[in-house]
Amino acid sequence: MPELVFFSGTMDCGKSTLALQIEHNRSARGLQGMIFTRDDRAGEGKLSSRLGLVTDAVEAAEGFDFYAYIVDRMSKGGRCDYVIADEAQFLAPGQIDQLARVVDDLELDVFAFGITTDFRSKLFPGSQRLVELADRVEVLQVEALCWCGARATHNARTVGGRMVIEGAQVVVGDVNAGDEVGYEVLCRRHHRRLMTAATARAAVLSPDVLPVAHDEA
Ligand SMILES: Nc1ncnc2c1ncn2[C@@H]1O[C@H](COP(=O)(O)OP(=O)(O)O)[C@@H](O)[C@H]1O
Ligand SMILES: Cc1cn([C@H]2C[C@H](O)[C@@H](COP(=O)(O)O)O2)c(=O)[nH]c1=O
Repeated sequence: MPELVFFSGTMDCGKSTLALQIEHNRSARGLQGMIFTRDDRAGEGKLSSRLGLVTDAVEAAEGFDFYAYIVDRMSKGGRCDYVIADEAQFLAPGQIDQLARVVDDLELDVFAFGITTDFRSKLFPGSQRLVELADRVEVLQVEALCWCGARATHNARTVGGRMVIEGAQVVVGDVNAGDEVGYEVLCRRHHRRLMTAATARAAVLSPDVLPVAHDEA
């Protein structure tokens, strides 16, 4: 039975790498997929992994209709054996419904990849719809780690190096990039305490917590 599968995890846990591996393994066996993405860091119409691999993809912008696009391509003789959709958190709920229809009516496997929650730990609407509709939700096995060594389960946004909890839901960016707006993955405890690696380092270096011997004079 064809399936709608949602591969989810934090940022930087290997979702795009897995998407590229699935694409590689299937195309190596003569299958032909359609690859979609939205707002990848590498630019429009690209699906990229931090391991350096990148492939062309169809940019599924706002208003893009997956079902109509795939039906149109197939009716013109195009082949489609499976569908990959990366950065699926950015898709509108209606677009996720279209992907479910691709599974049910066109009988194609659809593999969607995305982060579940934003920097405020709130569900992205596209991810919420995927959780509601997917046949399976797969949490990636390669765990991203918080600076404390615990499993990272949350995405933090930093602006000018400081963790923020207000702002637009969508701001394309990266971890460890040194940009004005950046991201860092954290465990829940440290996300709740707004404690990034930099904040933790600063706390350790603070004279308030260092066991410094003060002059008695
Ligand atoms: N220099 C590196 N050497 C080995 N693995 C790396 C390197 N850089 C990134 N990775 C791996 O790639 C993962 C990120 O892959 P990517 O597919 O870009 O993540 P996602 O799409 O989930 O944000 C990291 O968690 C790490 O496992
Ligand atoms: C947490 C969070 C992330 N984003 C953006 C930042 C990146 O461009 C993508 C995630 O890509 P990845 O391949 O999973 O690293 O999402 C955002 O717009 N808003 C957020 O709250």
